[in-house]
Amino acid sequence: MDLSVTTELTTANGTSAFVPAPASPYQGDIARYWDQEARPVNLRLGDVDGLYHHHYGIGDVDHAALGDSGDAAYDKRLVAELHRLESAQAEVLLDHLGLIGRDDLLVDAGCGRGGSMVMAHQRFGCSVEGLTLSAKQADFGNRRAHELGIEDRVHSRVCNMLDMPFETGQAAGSWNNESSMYVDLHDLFAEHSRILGVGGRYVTITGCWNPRYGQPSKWVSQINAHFECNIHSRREYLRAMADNRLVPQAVVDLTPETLPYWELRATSSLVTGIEEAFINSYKDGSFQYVLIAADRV
Ligand SMILES: C[S@@+](CC[C@H](N)C(=O)[O-])C[C@H]1O[C@@H](n2cnc3c(N)ncnc32)[C@H](O)[C@@H]1O
Ligand SMILES: CC(C)=CCC/C(C)=C/COP(=O)(O)OP(=O)(O)O
Ligand SMILES: [Mg+2]
Repeated sequence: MDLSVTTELTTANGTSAFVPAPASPYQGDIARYWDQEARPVNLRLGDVDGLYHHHYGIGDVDHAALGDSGDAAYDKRLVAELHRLESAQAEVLLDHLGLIGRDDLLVDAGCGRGGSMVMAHQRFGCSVEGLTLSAKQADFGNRRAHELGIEDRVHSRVCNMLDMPFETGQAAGSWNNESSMYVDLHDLFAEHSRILGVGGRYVTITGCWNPRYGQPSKWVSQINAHFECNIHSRREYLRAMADNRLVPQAVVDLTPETLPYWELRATSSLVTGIEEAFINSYKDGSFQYVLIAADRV
């Protein structure tokens, strides 16, 4: 396979665009996976307010807002509640970026459909550049930015996050929101460390297997197979950061805060079949939902 060429693609508005060929056969598989993804649990939640996420939720369920499961509008309220918890997750990630000015650049590595990027721009007024392997996702994110009139400040592109198109030290902050399980962590953190200015902030929210459990549990293996990803251990994150001038300022175990989201989701009509693996692995201690915020030193 020739890995150096570009591939021609027809975009949503009918124009032709060239996207880089995948850096590896695996990345080609992941690009295809996200190009084909259209799960109602993601699209219906995004339709609530136009912020489309591909990550999970945190926080307590608002039972007063959810109300009684008996009435006709319950399904709509349930969708809105799951979406609120997913947006709350992104707010917590943004809380850990520190002080970001209007002239700063933020980088969303593995940006999905771009919901977190819009939230970051709305909060800080800064520019946000997103990278995804999926041309469909980049196109979707750019269309949303255009609809919101922020296309000059919020931009997605098809690009490998291990080889980012930014100058050394150009970014004030960067993050991976549930996207680091698709890459080698040493390669990933070396690249974040390169694009971040000294004093810049890196944040990740991720699922990782717990070294205290021993090895990845059957539930973790099931999640890997479901998403074609390779979940790393908590120890690997901390070691790869330390090796790449990223010094943790906060390590937060969000596992107790994500369980209510999963337990609510498991009762909904939008289940995808992976709920049991998340709930069981969080409960048996083999898997953790973790935020790590690190300073580039
Ligand atoms: C689970 S989604 C998370 C999307 C987004 N961060 C969010 O919170 O909604 C994983 C994303 O990682 C991206 N991804 C995986 N490997 C990548 C790579 N090597 N370079 C760039 N993006 C990658 C996928 O294209 C996808 O957009
Ligand atoms: C925490 C871990 C291990 C995450 C794996 C990466 C992933 C696929 C996240 C959610 O995407 P999604 O929002 O498209 O998934 P779903 O359709 O299940 O909501
Ligand atoms: Mg989802």
